[in-house]
Amino acid sequence: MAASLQVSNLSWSTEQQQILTDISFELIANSVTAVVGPNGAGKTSLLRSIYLGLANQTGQIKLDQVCLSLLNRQQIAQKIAVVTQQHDAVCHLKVIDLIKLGLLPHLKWFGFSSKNQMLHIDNIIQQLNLSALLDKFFDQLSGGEQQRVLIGKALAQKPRLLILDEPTNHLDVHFQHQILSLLTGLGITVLMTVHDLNLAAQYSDNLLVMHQGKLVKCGKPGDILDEASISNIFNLPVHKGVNPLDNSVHMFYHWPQQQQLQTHTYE
Ligand SMILES: Nc1ncnc2c1ncn2[C@@H]1O[C@H](COP(=O)(O)OP(=O)(O)OP(=O)(O)O)[C@@H](O)[C@H]1O
Repeated sequence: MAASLQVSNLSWSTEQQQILTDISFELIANSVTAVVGPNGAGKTSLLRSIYLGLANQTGQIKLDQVCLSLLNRQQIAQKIAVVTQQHDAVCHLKVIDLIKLGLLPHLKWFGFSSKNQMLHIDNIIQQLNLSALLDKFFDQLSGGEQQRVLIGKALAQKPRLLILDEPTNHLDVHFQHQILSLLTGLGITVLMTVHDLNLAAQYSDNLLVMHQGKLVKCGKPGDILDEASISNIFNLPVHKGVNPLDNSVHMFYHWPQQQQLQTHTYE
């Protein structure tokens, strides 16, 4: 199957610290991939290096065979849409106006949207079941509704790749599952960070496991989530089981009494 995103030998360091080290992977077109790993592993930095391009980063990133470093901001925005954690919860815009902002990278200088573009917006509204929210203000929505609207705005960009940083953050279990299930049904390539390994395993075709700025494992959740490596990476005893509802891999954790609140140290 065709690779959508190809990341080769990606590294990034600041003056003080090496943050990403020699990361290489490919995403198959229309697959859903979750980046997992402990706090500080470099998950957000990896996403940012793909959609922003960071100062001093080295390596190559190609989307649909085109090197992203050859594209300008608008061309990248026509191909990659991003939903970050820092969305503006105080944004006092009506939902419909916010979703239409996603069209910006495709608008001509005079700013009118075409009939086709309005049809595209209508389709997104149906797909994400947003009709009832259109006249509400974004800052008056629940966290789950806001996340759906932001995904709608991102889809309005007609991206080839949708990148999301912790899309389930601050959501209750209902909305966590709703959002992740929605992402699996979009038919575009999705790359997201997810803290909960079990949610990631349930809804992703592939996982990228990061640790200390390196990609330590990648592949299908059932293949790469093993007790020894996950226990080592998260410094916690782990038991691997199966979710009886959908047979996805399920990790069970146990905090050992003697460990108490010692500093989290990595090997
Ligand atoms: N702009 C930056 N300047 C300096 N250091 C940075 C910068 N961005 C990230 N870092 C450092 O890089 C490391 C990885 O951070 P990053 O946010 O990518 O990790 P993460 O896996 O997403 O963490 P978390 O799960 O806690 O969100 C951290 O030590 C962080 O302090």
